[in-house]
Amino acid sequence: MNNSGNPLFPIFVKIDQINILVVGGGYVGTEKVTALLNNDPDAHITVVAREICQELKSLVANKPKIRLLERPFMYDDLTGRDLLFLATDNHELHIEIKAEAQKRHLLTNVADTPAICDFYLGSTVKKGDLKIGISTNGKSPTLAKRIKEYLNEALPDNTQSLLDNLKSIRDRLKGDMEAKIKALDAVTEGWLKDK
Ligand SMILES: C[C@@]1(CC(=O)O)C2=NC(=C\c3[nH]c(c(CCC(=O)O)c3CC(=O)O)Cc3[nH]c(c(CC(=O)O)c3CCC(=O)O)/C=C3\N/C(=C\2)[C@@H](CCC(=O)O)[C@]3(C)CC(=O)O)/[C@H]1CCC(=O)O
Ligand SMILES: NC(=O)c1ccc[n+]([C@@H]2O[C@H](COP(=O)([O-])OP(=O)(O)OC[C@H]3O[C@@H](n4cnc5c(N)ncnc54)[C@H](O)[C@@H]3O)[C@@H](O)[C@H]2O)c1
Repeated sequence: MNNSGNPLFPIFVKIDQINILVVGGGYVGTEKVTALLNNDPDAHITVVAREICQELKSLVANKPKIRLLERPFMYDDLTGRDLLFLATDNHELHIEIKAEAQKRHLLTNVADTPAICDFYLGSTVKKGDLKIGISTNGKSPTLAKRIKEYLNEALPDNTQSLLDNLKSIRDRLKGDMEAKIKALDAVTEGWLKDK
């Protein structure tokens, strides 16, 4: 196996089941909340910021699972959180909060400092239930965006109906795992070739 290159481990997180804190409610805070809500409108998010911009307020209006706290950050805000985004304009504050978050084993993304992030956001391609996460290991978000555009164009529009059909075939298939894999491999063999 080739172990060189990008060592980041991709996972797909159920963000309606965890408790997310975003510190900072300006441009970057809004971008992070937008990325979360684009994936799951039911995401459970608290934003704490000295000042919350109008765009973020409008974005989360009528969303009961989003709480906006317009006041300075307090260390107690970290209590009970599963995931943390730091998006203030205060680098020193980020360093201090990150140190405390680490003590609490709270995974953290720090907007202005990739080196101290525990995780990065990826570019995402979504066709119904299919989701592809793209990472360039922080080297070029712009290339990640271009690859997203390319895959969006390249993936057939019938991707969701294929997934629905495969799910019903999968539910009906009897036999051992090996036989199931063989049958499903056969059904999908020509998929992208037919596009
Ligand atoms: C996926 C996406 C999600 C999102 O952020 O929402 C994302 N950046 C996106 C876009 C984008 N970001 C930036 C530009 C301007 C052009 C450029 O710099 O290339 C563009 C392009 C554009 O907007 O066209 C600026 C930027 N970004 C980072 C730095 C800091 C640095 O590198 O030091 C700076 C400089 C800030 C400055 O100079 O002030 C760092 C990170 N950005 C990441 C993710 C993580 C690595 C992902 C990876 O491995 O590829 C990482 C490491 C941390 C993180 O934030 O998680 C989204 C993908 C596009 C899409 O899906 O459309
Ligand atoms: N704007 C960009 O395009 C961009 C891109 C990548 C990274 N960054 C970096 O991300 C960071 C945030 O940028 P931005 O454009 O979102 O800034 P911004 O000024 O729009 O927002 C900063 C937010 O932090 C809040 N804040 C500041 N101190 C606070 C405190 N003690 N407690 C709670 N909230 C506090 C402010 O009230 C505001 O909501 C900066 O470090 C910037 O360098 C910016």
